[in-house]
Amino acid sequence: MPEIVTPIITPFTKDNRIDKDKLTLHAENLIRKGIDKLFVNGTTGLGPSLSPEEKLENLKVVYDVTNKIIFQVGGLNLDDAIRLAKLSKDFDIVGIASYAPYYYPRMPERHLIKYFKMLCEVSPHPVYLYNYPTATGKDIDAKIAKEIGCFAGVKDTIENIIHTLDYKRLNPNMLVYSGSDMLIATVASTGLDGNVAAGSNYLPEVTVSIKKLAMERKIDEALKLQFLHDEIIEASRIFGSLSSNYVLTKYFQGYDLGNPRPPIFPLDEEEERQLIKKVEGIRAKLVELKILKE
Ligand SMILES: O=C(O)C(=O)C[C@@H](O)[C@H](O)COP(=O)(O)O
Repeated sequence: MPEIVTPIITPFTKDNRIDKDKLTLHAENLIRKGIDKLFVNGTTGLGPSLSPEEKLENLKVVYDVTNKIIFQVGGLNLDDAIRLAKLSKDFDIVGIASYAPYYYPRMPERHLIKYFKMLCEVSPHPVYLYNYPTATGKDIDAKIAKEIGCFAGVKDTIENIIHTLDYKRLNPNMLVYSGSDMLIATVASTGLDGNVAAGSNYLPEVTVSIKKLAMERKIDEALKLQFLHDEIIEASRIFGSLSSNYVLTKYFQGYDLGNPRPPIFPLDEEEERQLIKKVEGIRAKLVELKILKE
């Protein structure tokens, strides 16, 4: 059964600290609404902006709600990533994950392979590759993943389903998730293992329903919902999806997740008004379809 995994938003207070109470409330709501796992310290969680201590703090807070956690530890200091991987032994979680070392240009492939192999050597849990070429500038594709040879799974954020299917083709034992919200119906129809969907932060009901409809082979209904979801994703990107996620969660789920962490700035009042105006009609359709309550 393919899963919906939420790369959980990290709420911040006005003085830029992690808001533990808001994070707890959000994690509880997601699990209650049928989300299978939570991906902590991902892109949507503004992972690259978090210190190692903050990454661990996020894990502790979410762990008090569920142990269905993939704990992202990666960064540009491999010692920190290794330390976090080792510290995760105290938590009975699904696994750890890491994106590739970002920013540094023209890194030799052998160094990228070494980075992940060193993480695998120390990890007390299964290790998941988080592949996001647009964000990191590195494509740890299926062939390289096979050469690294120690991944339990991969989250492949790329809107190219062949690229993602290749992981399953070359590494049949790996769990393969798409990191794209726009491929939920597709993934559920292709035998892959699910989606890590940023939009499931604000619409867990919709993302879970798309998956279920596709699994029941109700493809027309699944695509109808998928396309409504896609419209919201597109609207969120106009204003910056990482900032818009906070506004959309408040709008669709009814609770405030505080602020993002600069340089991911909060939307201003006018941007927020325009975003809501773009999605309010979709919300009405979701209520009509009984996916959302009034
Ligand atoms: O936030 C994460 O850790 C995710 O997996 C989702 C992530 O791949 C990202 O939100 C995808 O956004 P785009 O499709 O690049 O707009």
